[in-house]
Amino acid sequence: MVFRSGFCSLVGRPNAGKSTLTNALVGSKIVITSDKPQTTRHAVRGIVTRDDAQLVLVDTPGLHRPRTLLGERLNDVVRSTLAEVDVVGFCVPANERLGPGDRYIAAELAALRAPVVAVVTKTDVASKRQVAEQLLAVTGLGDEHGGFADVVPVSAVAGDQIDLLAGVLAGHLPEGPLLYPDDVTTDNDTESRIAELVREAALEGVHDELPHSIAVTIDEIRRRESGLQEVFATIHLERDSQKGIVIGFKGSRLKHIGTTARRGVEALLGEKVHLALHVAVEREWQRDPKKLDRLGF
Ligand SMILES: Nc1nc2c(ncn2[C@@H]2O[C@H](COP(=O)(O)OP(=O)(O)OP(=O)(O)O)[C@@H](O)[C@H]2O)c(=O)[nH]1
Repeated sequence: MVFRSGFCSLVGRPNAGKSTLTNALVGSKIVITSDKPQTTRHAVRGIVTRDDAQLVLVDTPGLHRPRTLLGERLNDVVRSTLAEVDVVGFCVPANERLGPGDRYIAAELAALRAPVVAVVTKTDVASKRQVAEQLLAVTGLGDEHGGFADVVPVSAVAGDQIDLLAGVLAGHLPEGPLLYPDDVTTDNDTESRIAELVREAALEGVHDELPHSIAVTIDEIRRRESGLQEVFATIHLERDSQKGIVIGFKGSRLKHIGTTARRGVEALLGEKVHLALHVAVEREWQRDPKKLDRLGF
């Protein structure tokens, strides 16, 4: 039997379902998802190990036309990531018509050496007819750009065709050995996973521009003499007005964020954790190269 291994990147416009699909493929929660666009800031790797292949997934932020400096950096990250992967999964939701965003991405992908597998996502929220029409539309879009290697409909939420997709993606990898031990599902470091859990909790139920303005840094992780694990994190915002939203009446929302995030961190570390959150306003951090550097972008 031939064993294959290599890297795969899932791309698609914001909200296309990339993070959820990554989680479904990997089978454990490693990437934050949210119903707000552009919540994925870091390229997080998930690792799918099968009998016949090992697929290392690089989850990328939404590929979109740059608006702010942050947007430009995201696209740089996306482009340099894409140049290195062996196969690309281009995600398009089954329940939304193809738009300019999809066309823009399809045109970008045509320049890559890697084969592109089109993935029609969220089939559980589309009718059979909608799915069939989307498969045709996506195939047509591919034909305008030299053709997609495969077109696969999936539902990450219902778990439909996820295994099949993993097999299709793996089939496009070169022959090669295991790149990571077979019991590893992610090589993302603990610190950034904790930061993501805090950010995810802070984003919960927020209905405005806030998601684009939140970054989380981990200031310190230390063990008290009593043995209790302590984590100190800062939530960075862009404007004073956002502070009220995050902190809430008499600190109630911040407390809720802390409780939610702590549960996730405890599950991640497998022990009780004391999580201390601090909120800081960094004016216009998205547009300031120095601040972007400091926040790790
Ligand atoms: N019903 C259904 N919803 C889905 C499915 N996959 C994703 N979603 C939802 O679609 C929304 C966006 O999913 P994400 O996985 O965060 O999308 P993304 O492409 O990573 O988004 P960005 O990080 O903004 O680029 C979330 O509310 C998901 O719960 C699916 O298979 N079925």
